Amino acid sequence: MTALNEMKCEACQADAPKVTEAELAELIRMIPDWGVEVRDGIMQLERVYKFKNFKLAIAFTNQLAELAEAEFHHPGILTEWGKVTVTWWSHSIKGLHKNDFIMAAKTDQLLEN
Ligand SMILES: C[C@H](O)[C@H](O)[C@H]1CNC2=NC(N)=NC(=O)C2=N1
Repeated sequence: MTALNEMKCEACQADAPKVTEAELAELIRMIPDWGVEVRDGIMQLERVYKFKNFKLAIAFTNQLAELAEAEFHHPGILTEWGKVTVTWWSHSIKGLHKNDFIMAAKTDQLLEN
């Protein structure tokens, strides 16, 4: 099976299906460092990345911005001194799509470069 971080996002359609509970259970195991949050009824994937300082946090943020533009799928990002909180969900369906798991895996891959 293709690894999540090798997959490409599909275009965000308003009628795209949210992941089922079974798909969620399978996909979340592939991104073990990510948690599931629910905010205003919207399920989201979230991970906090730690860095030595603000400059490294900003550099990671900029890399993530490039990735989001390349896939045209965009995260929530909170960049602080030594910390970047990344949140993925699909605005168009107000919930989680497989795209969000792909992007979480690709986000982790940024640290490997
Ligand atoms: C108009 C709409 O915002 C765009 O089609 C894209 C942009 N990036 C996106 N990013 C995310 N996370 N979800 C979306 O639904 C989404 N839609």
